[in-house]
Amino acid sequence: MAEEELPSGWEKRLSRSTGQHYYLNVYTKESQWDRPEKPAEPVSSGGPDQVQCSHLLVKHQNSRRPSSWREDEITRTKEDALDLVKTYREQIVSGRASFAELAQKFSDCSSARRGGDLGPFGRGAMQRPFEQAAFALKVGELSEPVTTDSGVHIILRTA
Ligand SMILES: O=C(CCc1ccccc1)N[C@H](Cc1nc2ccccc2[nH]1)C(=O)O
Repeated sequence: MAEEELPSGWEKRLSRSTGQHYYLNVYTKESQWDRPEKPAEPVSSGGPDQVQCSHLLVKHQNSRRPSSWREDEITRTKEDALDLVKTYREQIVSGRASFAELAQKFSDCSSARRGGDLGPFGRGAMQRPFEQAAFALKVGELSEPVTTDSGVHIILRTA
């Protein structure tokens, strides 16, 4: 009797150790003893390899490096840094100011001179909270305030 066809995305294999047949999901490479009843789904790619973002960073007294091109010694508190970032975000969202203009004037990162542009980067390049926020953004989207050891950021994904 012709054996019923396997659902797509599966292969039937023979286990050398037990002599039993098992089934291999060709996408996830997972295997199972039971005969699959549904097609295996191609795993959706985990998002882009790289993103391009601009950011506006406001440092504070507990920042990893409490100094920048703007101020030799940054003494504001983390709370004040967060308040500042929120006012900048509001000015951008309301259209009263552009992201690049405020980043150029107020960001405590050397990228300020390029309107906050960091260029394209992949995973593993930036501090994890920054990376997580950046890779969660759609192109053109502006993050909520993000805290890293450097200070408080807002992130605009540009590509
Ligand atoms: O690390 C840098 C340079 C970042 C950069 C990357 C690519 C192009 C231009 C600048 N500047 C730090 C401030 C800082 N901390 C960050 C953490 C995450 C992303 C950007 C950051 N910028 C500092 O100045 O203390």
